[in-house]
Amino acid sequence: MSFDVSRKEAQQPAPPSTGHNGNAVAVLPSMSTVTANRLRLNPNTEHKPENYEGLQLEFSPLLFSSLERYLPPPMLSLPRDSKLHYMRDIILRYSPDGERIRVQRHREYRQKIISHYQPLHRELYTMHASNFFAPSFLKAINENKEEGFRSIMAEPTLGVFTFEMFQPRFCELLLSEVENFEKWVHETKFRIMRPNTMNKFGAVLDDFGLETMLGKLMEDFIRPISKVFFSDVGGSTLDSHHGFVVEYGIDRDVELGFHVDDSEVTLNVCLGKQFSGGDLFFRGVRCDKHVNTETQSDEILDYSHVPGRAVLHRGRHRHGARATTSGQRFNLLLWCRSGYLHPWRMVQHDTQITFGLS
Ligand SMILES: O=C(O)CCC(=O)C(=O)O
Ligand SMILES: [Fe+2]
Repeated sequence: MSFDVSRKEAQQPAPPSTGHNGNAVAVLPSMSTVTANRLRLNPNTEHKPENYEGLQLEFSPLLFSSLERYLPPPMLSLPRDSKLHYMRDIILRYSPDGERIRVQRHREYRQKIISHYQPLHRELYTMHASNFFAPSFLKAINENKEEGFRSIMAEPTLGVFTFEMFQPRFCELLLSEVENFEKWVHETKFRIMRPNTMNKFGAVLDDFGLETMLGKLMEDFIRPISKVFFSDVGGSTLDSHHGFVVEYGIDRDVELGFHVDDSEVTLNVCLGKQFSGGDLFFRGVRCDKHVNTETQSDEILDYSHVPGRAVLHRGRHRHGARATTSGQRFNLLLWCRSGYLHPWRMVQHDTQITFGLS
């Protein structure tokens, strides 16, 4: 069997010179060569960085926390402002102007949506765990033990976990919110950006106000599980996300080619509605170099989506979705990322989901 695995990426405008995840490695050598006297080559993993949240910064606060570990040792004890100044200087020096402009534009784009779009179900915009989640899931999270996680999960192939996650009512509300958002987009002719490079339909939930709730979902519910099952790929340090809904059907996207995600860990939950087809298929994990190699028989999994049920897997686990042959299928996707593992990607992270305003 031959493969052609794509990398599924968050949609972005014409490639910036730093690209994003795929090119992150290319960025690093020039950074470390040119700035050899200004940053350490390897991070000081014992150092506990400052919190840069809540400051007016052009770049993610997490980038500063990650980068702090690369500061020359004498700098670590300086006041936060001094370190911030120093790091900002480095980032600005090496981040092309276009990149910063894109970050700024994306911020404006989101702001524009959030200030005009009227949410339909406000209760979705803050985390209400007992209203959102299945009791079995909540119990396992509260206990926070591997046995508890295992007791609610199936692992039909190594590294792919499935479990009941959302209450039916939550799925209905989220679907209705997405439909309301799309109605607004249609009526106002607002040009939205689709979730990524492989979908023509769907919506980025983070762009219309759900970013905080989804951040909490990742931190308090997905990270504890990922810490146990995906620590090899940064599961315990997940600190940013890209949250979106995909839509499949005859008049929507029909299928999704074989690909890997731009995430460390991916949460994929079916929200409904009624549909046939649309199976998710998995074909094992590979590194970048071997992404197109043969599948072993024990790596083959075909999974049928069930509304409310989650699938959790490494972003690098090769997968795709078969044609949805009738009805409509909506799935919530949360691509969870670890800036700690990829500090330089954080410069680009915002830009992955940036596009020019119409
Ligand atoms: O449609 C699906 O269930 C797969 C979605 C997916 O893999 C993705 O959006 O990255
Ligand atoms: Fe995917």
